[in-house]
Amino acid sequence: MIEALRTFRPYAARYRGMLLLGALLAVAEVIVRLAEPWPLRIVVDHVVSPDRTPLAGIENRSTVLLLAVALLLVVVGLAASLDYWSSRLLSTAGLRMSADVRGVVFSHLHRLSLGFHGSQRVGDLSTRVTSDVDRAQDMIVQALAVIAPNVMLVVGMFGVMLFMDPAFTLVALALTPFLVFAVHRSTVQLKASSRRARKADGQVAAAATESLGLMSIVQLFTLERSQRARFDELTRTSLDAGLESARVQARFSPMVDLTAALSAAVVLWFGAGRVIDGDITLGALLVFVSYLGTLYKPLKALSRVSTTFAKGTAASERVQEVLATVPEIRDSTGALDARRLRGSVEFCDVHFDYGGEPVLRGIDLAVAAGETIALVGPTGAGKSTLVSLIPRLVDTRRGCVRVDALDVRSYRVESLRSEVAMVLQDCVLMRATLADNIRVGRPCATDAEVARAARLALVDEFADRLPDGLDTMVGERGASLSGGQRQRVSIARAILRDAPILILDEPTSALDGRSEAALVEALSNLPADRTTFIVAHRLSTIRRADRVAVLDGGRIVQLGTPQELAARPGPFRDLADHGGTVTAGGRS
Ligand SMILES: Nc1ncnc2c1ncn2[C@@H]1O[C@H](COP(=O)(O)OP(=O)(O)OP(=O)(O)O)[C@@H](O)[C@H]1O
Repeated sequence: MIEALRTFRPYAARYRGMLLLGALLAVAEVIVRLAEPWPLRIVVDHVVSPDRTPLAGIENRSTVLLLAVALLLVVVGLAASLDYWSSRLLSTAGLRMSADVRGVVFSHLHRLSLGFHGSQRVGDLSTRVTSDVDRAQDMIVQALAVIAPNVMLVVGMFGVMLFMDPAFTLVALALTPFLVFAVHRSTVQLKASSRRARKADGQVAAAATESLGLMSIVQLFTLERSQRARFDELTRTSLDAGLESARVQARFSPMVDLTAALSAAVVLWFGAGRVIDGDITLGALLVFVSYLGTLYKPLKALSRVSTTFAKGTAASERVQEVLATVPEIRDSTGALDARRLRGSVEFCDVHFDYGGEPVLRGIDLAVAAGETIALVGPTGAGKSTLVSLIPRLVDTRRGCVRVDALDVRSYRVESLRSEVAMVLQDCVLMRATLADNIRVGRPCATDAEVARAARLALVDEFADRLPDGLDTMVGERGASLSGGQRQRVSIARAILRDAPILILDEPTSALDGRSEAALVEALSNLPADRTTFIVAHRLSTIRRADRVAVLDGGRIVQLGTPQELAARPGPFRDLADHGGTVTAGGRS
């Protein structure tokens, strides 16, 4: 738990004042609560007892009784309001801190590379940002608002009891070490089962996210039963871990009650004898018994929240795991601002792999600013990987990529990416209006600029037929649009970005022949000074390129103008001959 709290320590600094005041009020409450049994002692020893003595010289019983009742009301009222304010301040600080942590984890996930995200499951990561942070937050709130004051109360009462009668206190609390040991053992078991439960919960969330995202495949291939069976299996693991926690937790309360009852029996046994012997007054015994009862209350509260703690610790370990992952792609010290680049790009002996077989094996290619270069080659040749090195979606393993003669790693990542417009193979849209989806390209663009980009990318061709035009809402991940329509929105985005480097990764693969021709025409209307990389299979898309690089097996196997390559035998010539798709000598 301490380790978990340490994770949140840096975020506590902002709320130091609130935490300090909350803790001070909690201490004040403890001090006031220590006085709670004393009115009873006054009533017993100075009002009702046959051998009563005057209280501070006051003989009149009614006055003493009135004073005792007034004292009780003041003590209880004061303790209640101190309790209210300390709980409120400490809970507010805990909740705000966890909201901050959630934001930090969310941003941190955005900084981690595509390689990291490729190796993780979306559902599991979203569980870490949502319910894991919630569980950790529950733990912090409980630690601050419940545990800290209760621990202070225990220490305070123990101190007063020792002061009143040290030997009697030790007898009364003789069983406490056994209780602490039993609670500790159960907490260790709880922590282990909570860890398993959190892991299983992450897997359940991941399975649900994946399955819901693949609805068309599930229904088309009638995978409903197998998906349900897999889901049930994961749910069972989570259920088993949850049941084990419940079993351990159910032991807590009876354990505390039993220890408390045994201790009370011991106190009554010895206490009654001491009152009869005249060693202590009846009032003092009552204060003792009352303290003892109250002393076990915080221990009970502690055992009750140990489930929250076990779950919170397991959850905060998962949050910490994310925060401890160092972003692979980050700004180097003294990184430059990539502003107003001209757009020349150079690949120097570039090697890359995703952790297995090499994907790029020594690429050398210099592309001048303003040049349009087409990348063609068979599936899996490494074309998309090569272009994703430019905006540093991935980094080279060996060799370097230079933009405007400087290594891409010497620019600030964000500024470098703002100089690159990229149409990805997989056109992902957000749940927002068409216009807002286009505006992603340049958030500060005016409506007129968005409309112009939509016109150039032929978005208006279909948007005009929609009830709200560009203000029509798009379903999650663009589900309400066709593949070709999504591709056009994605191209409009890139046009709006107006960056010196434009990367089009199979921008027209989902378009029909007529739309493709119109789009290629539209793209050629863009200012000619931008450097354009176009990954394509269709000859019609690459005909306008200044040069073509043919990739195969992670190497450039042909390089030249479309005319030069068409004049030589090889994969490019095959395409020209067949008038189809450039593949490894294939055709469409
Ligand atoms: N995120 C990834 N993790 C692991 N391997 C990957 C990843 N992305 C691509 N690969 C592998 O890298 C190789 C090159 O992929 P890449 O997408 O660059 O090829 P491509 O030439 O663009 O193919 P296509 O024409 O089919 O789009 C492939 O063998 C692919 O399996």
